[in-house]
Amino acid sequence: MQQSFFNQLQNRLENQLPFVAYRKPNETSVYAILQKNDALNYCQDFTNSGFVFSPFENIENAIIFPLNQSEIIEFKDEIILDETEHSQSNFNLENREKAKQFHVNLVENAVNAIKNESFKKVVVSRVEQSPFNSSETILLFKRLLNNYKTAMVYCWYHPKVGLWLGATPETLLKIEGNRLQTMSLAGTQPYVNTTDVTWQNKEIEEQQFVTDFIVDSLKPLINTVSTTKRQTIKAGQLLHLQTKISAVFDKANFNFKNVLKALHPTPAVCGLPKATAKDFILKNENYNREFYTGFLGELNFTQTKSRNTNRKNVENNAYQSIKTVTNLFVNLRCLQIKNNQALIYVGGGITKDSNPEKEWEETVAKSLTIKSLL
Ligand SMILES: C=C(O[C@@H]1C=C(C(=O)O)C=C[C@H]1O)C(=O)O
Repeated sequence: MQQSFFNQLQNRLENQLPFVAYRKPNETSVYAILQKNDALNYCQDFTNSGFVFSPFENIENAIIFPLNQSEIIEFKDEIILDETEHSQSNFNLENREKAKQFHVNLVENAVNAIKNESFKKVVVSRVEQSPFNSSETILLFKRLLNNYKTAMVYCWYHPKVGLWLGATPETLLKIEGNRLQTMSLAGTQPYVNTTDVTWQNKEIEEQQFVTDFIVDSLKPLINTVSTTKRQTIKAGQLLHLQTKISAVFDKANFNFKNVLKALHPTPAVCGLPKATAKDFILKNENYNREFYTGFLGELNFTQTKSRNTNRKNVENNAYQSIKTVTNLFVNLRCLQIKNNQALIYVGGGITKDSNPEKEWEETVAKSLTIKSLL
């Protein structure tokens, strides 16, 4: 069963056919959406059903694998790796000093721009390269599934676009019927045996910027927005601060694309104010983020739920409800595979109190989420 599911993915890579395979956080099923042709479809008004993959910069270029042009397959069991399949962790550490110098400089420039009051927060990032045998892509996907059960783990491929994998801890938006949920995620420290940790003001403030931005952006579009208490969550070997945000909306006045435009990119991956921070990123990072810090996931899926799962009789059908469900995630802790190279993308939020050396270390720690499995 495991063999046949993953072999199908392998075949699609070899035959250059588009697909995405993914497992949502804390779920057991891995789904694969196999597009039946190699057309490149865009989301346009976001009213269609399918799997979305959007770049950071422009959601008009968000790609969709439409459900009505795809076959869906499912794999339900535990992912088992045999001894030879575990990571040898042989990634290279060349050019470290040069990359570090560039990043430290970038952070210093960001802190200066913040002190000159150009903006309050900006997320700066970089890309690291490591040789990678692309025939091991599906094996890497299995390792990600095996290691990161609480993340959205995916492998996305389109012959006209590229090959991406990741294990992201961040939800952009979840919509079930008329209920919307999102989260504010920011602040990072290494996980050392406990989630009971103290956070510095820098991290608390940085995460609060994200929460306030999300709440303020949703308010004009949705009546009531509520937030939970800030908590510490574990993602791989890292801890982050998280606040859950939820809202109930009136379906008649709801425009999903407007909500998406208001939220993306959040200050968790861009900055505040959004436009100035984005401008700084585009001018000062020396590479193209492409799909890193974009978003991905299920758009307008149909979910059938029985209200009482204990009932075994046929009557039960009367209690079924059908809902439209959207589950989008921010594309973090991800890599692109290109010409037998792994391109690993990492970044972090900068505020007036950021220390450039520490920010570099934070990106190194984040890169290990992926690099420790190469
Ligand atoms: C930008 C990244 O992560 C984001 C930035 C964080 C931070 O600045 O502390 C924490 C979680 C994410 O919202 C990344 O992983 O590349």
